[in-house]
Amino acid sequence: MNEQIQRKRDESQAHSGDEDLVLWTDGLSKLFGGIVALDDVNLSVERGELHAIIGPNGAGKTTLFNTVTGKLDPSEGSVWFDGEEITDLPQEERPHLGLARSFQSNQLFNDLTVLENIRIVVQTVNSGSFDLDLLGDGQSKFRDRAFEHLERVGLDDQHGVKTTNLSHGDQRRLGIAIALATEPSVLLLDEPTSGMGATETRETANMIDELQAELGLTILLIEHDMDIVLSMSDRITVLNQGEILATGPPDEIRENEAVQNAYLGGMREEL
Ligand SMILES: Nc1ncnc2c1ncn2[C@@H]1O[C@H](COP(=O)(O)OP(=O)(O)OP(=O)(O)O)[C@@H](O)[C@H]1O
Repeated sequence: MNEQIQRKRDESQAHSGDEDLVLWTDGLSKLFGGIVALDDVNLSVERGELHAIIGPNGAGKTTLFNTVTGKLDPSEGSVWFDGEEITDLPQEERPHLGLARSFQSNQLFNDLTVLENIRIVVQTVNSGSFDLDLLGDGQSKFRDRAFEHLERVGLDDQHGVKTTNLSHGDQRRLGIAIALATEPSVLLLDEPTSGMGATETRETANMIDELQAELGLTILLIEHDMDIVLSMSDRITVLNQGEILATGPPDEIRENEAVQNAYLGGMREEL
């Protein structure tokens, strides 16, 4: 291992002793052919915070999520979770550590009901293997646990509805409930309010606030709605052209000149 890589490793491991940090990246880069989607990104997420990732279209927000969750391999750099390097850990093993991402609608079983979708995950988490047995004896405790997750996202009264018949907003809420069913400590939400009207957006924001407070979750959030970002976040990281422009609390980000310039013409008004 050359000296530079060893030094970086040592620095990353030094973070391992920092109890406040639950997730961080070190020199994370991702290239798609000639496109630099992420460029030497050092993200650090503190335990229990709601941390928003913002930035103009194409800034690298989704790519950052995809490399943190293992959907994509980084071109360079490392990802750390709870003091351990997870850069090479397969995507499907990360939820077992407590790192979960909201499920997308195309990951749901459309012909099963809302409750059945959650129960499969609850049972799988508890039995340690994929478990489709929804009728077996002794499964009622899983049903109760599944209901609790549905209550948290306000979908309990729709437990018998087939997923395919849910509204767009409710499918997104179900995606969050399924992620909760993996019992995460860190939850990644990629534009949870996209496609929602003003009322539904506010309700979803309140729900996320409650999840953070009641479950003590750390939440990493990609969100375009600046009102939500500025009012809810403990800290914000601003990405621009694959690089971190700034990280800090909302007031600091709002005043940051580089951030204002990056948003000029587009979202400056909203800041
Ligand atoms: N699979 C891919 N193949 C090629 N280029 C990609 C791929 N995924 C992302 N990119 C490119 O990488 C850059 C960052 O994209 P990314 O989707 O991460 O940005 P984003 O900030 O999430 O954007 P948006 O707000 O529009 O969703 C963009 O230039 C995008 O075109």
